[in-house]
Parts: sequence; C-alpha cells; structure tokens
Amino acid sequence: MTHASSEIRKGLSGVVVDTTAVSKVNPETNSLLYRGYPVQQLAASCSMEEVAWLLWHGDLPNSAELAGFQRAERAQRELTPPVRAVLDQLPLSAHPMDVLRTAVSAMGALDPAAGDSSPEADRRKSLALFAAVPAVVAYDQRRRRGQDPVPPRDDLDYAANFLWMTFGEVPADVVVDAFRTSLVLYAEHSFNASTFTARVITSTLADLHAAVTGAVGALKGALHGGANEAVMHLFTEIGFGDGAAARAEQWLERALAERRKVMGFGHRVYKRGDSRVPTMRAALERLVEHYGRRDVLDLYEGLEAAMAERKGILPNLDYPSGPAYHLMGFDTPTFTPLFVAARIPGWTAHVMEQAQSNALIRPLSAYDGKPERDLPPR
Ligand SMILES: CC(=O)SCCNC(=O)CCNC(=O)[C@H](O)C(C)(C)COP(=O)(O)OP(=O)(O)OC[C@H]1O[C@@H](n2cnc3c(N)ncnc32)[C@H](O)[C@@H]1OP(=O)(O)O
Ligand SMILES: O=C([O-])CC(=O)C(=O)O
Repeated sequence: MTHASSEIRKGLSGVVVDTTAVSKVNPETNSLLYRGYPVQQLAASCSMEEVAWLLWHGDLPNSAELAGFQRAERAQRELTPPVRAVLDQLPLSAHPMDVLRTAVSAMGALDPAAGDSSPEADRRKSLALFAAVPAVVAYDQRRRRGQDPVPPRDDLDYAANFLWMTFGEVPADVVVDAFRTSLVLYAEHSFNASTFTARVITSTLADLHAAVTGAVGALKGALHGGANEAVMHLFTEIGFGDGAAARAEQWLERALAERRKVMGFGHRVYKRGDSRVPTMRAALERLVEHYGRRDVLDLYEGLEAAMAERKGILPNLDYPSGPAYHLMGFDTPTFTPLFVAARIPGWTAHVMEQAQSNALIRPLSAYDGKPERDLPPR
C-alpha cells in the first residue's frame, strides 16, 4: 500500500527514511556509535581493519578472525595491471575523485562475479575494494608528481601501508596515528548523502560496485566530502604564516558579505558541533607540534572563533581533516579520495543492510510545471 503525504521536506531534511543497525548519530548527546561503540573509543585504540570488520560483521573480530582478515586484506592491496591500464588512460588534469570513481567502476567491470549480490559475494567484493582503493589513490598522487608507484608492504597495517604507498616512506608514529584516526572517524555516518546514494542504487537490485561508484560521485561535492579539499583552498586563500588569525577574521567578513558558504562548517544533523571534531582536532594539534607549524593552528582557531562569533556555526570533521592531510603531505585534490577509502566499509555495510531488507527507494514529487496542454498542430 502507498501512503502519500503532501508535505515536502526539501533535501529530505528531518525525514526518517529507514532503520539501520550500522551506526547511530545522536545530535542531542553529540555522539556517534558504530555498532554501539562510541567512535572516540574506536579512534583511540582500533585499527582501520578492526573498524571495517566491525561495520561489516556487527562485532569486533577475535584475534583469529583479525589475523585471517589482515591476511586477506594484505593479499589484495596491489594495483592490478588492468586497473592500472585504465588509470594510465586518464589525463593528469582529471580530478583525483574522477580517477577514483573510474577505478571503482572498472573494478566492477573486471570482476567476473560483480553481478552476484549474495551476502558472501558482497562481503568479498567489499573487502577487495577496501584493500585496493589505497593503491589507486597513492598511484594517482604519485603519477601527478612524476613519481614511480610504490608496491604495498604486507608487514604494515592498512593506515601505515597507505602512507608508505603514497610517500615511499613510513612517517613518524604520530603521523601514522593521526592518519589512522582520521580514517576511523570518516568510516561511517548513517544516512549521509553518499551512503543514501549507495542505498538508493542497491534498492534497484544493482550490484555493489554500481552502488559504490555512485557513492563516490555523491561524495565529491563540496557540501559533502569535497569540503575537506575546499577547506584547504580557503586556508590557502587566507594565507599561512604570522597574523593568520587576524587575516581569517577579515577574510570571513568579506566572504559573508559575498554570501559565500564557509566550507568545513555546519552540518545537516549536528547543530551543536560534530561529535568527531574534538578527536580530529587533537590529532591535528599533535601534527602541528610535530611539524612545528603553529601558524596552521592559529589560522584554524582564528577562523573557527570568527565563525562562531559571526554565525554561531561550528566546524564539521572536514575542517580539522583538511589541514591535517596537508601537514601529512597529501596534495589538496587527494583529500576527498582519502575520505572515499575510509568510507568504503561504511558504504558497503549499508549496501549489505539495504540488500537484506530491501524496498525500492522511490519517493514522490509534487509537480509544479506547465499545466497539461496539447501539442501544436505539426
Ligand atoms: C563530512 C561531511 O560531509 S560534513 C559537511 C561538509 N560540508 C561543508 O562543510 C559545506 C559547508 N556547509 C554547508 O553548506 C551546510 O552547513 C551543510 C550543507 C553541510 C548543511 O546544511 P543544511 O542543514 O542544509 O543547512 P543550510 O545550508 O540550509 O544552512 C542553514 C543556515 O545556516 C547557514 N550556513 C550553514 N552552513 C554554513 C556555512 N558553512 N557557511 C555559511 N553559512 C552557513 C546557511 O546559509 C543558512 O542560512 P540562512 O538560513 O540564513 O539561509
Ligand atoms: O552525515 C552527513 O550528512 C555528512 C557527514 O558528516 C558524513 O558523511 O560523515
């Protein structure tokens, strides 16, 4: 039976679309739980592999499960020759998100069992994507810099190996830890726009690669994942170095006068601050200390304070992540692909949940176009 409601909620704001057991975002308590566990606790002590397992299986792995999972993940990290051949066709001017979206799509086309949407096949495909995406991101950044690819190392965990493949060295523990923290914080966030996109695609009985390819497309936009890149552009516009806080205040006055949106601030669900920001900000502070870049924190704090005073709007996770990735040495256009890598477990957990209790997602629209009319005689 179809229940029609004439009330229009633009952007589905405030609309509860379905249930989920994957995560709970609670703006009242400013909390985020993955399968019941507070994200701050996971970020403090779990590897990205443990978080991926948790999101897919509903519980943390025991030590035998984790060992088997790590072996399987490490065995699938290599960039395969056919995917590399696809990437090599793409111009260096292509945005890294477009490159990654194309790579995910190609991985689907190359997978002989791509159309098998059984739970076992979906888990296998999710793990394969999780394992392979870092190689794509690292390869793409390196080819833009004219550097040769760096093969994966199976003595390193997911986060450390990602940095190794990107930079050809494993940085200091504080850097690896900040990177791992960012990945855990980015891994899952209920029915955000990209996850919802993945669920819509899954609801038509399209396969997992189709859903993830669509999700990458949705994440690219500056109102969603693209904001971590956009934050860095505005930091560059304001300028680092002495006096950054004062410049940030003046910059904001101009930006607000031009009615610009300030990327990295505001959130559809959290209105009193993003639950993940304090943890990522603390990681950023450790990076600032490590790299001796107090000016980055001055700019961060200056714009944050000015935004709170002028608009009462608080930062979201993309605000500390952008400068953190910059300090780690990633090129700015690579930031959102890092978000993609981290969100693969979240997206695919939702794909599997949607598939297991499916209903075609197809809302109604209220027509406000031309009234019915006859085609002129022809
Ligand atoms: C990981 C993530 O994806 S987190 C989100 C990342 N995105 C960004 O950082 C982009 C910047 N932020 C935004 O555009 C918004 O805050 C969104 C899209 C994230 C959420 O927006 P919504 O819930 O749709 O709220 P909406 O955009 O309608 O904003 C409500 C009011 O606050 C203002 N506002 C909200 N965010 C901002 C901002 N970042 N800069 C300036 N004004 C803002 C709006 O202009 C609007 O003002 P008005 O009522 O005077 O028109
Ligand atoms: O929940 C949202 O709308 C956006 C977000 O923070 C995320 O996807 O991490």
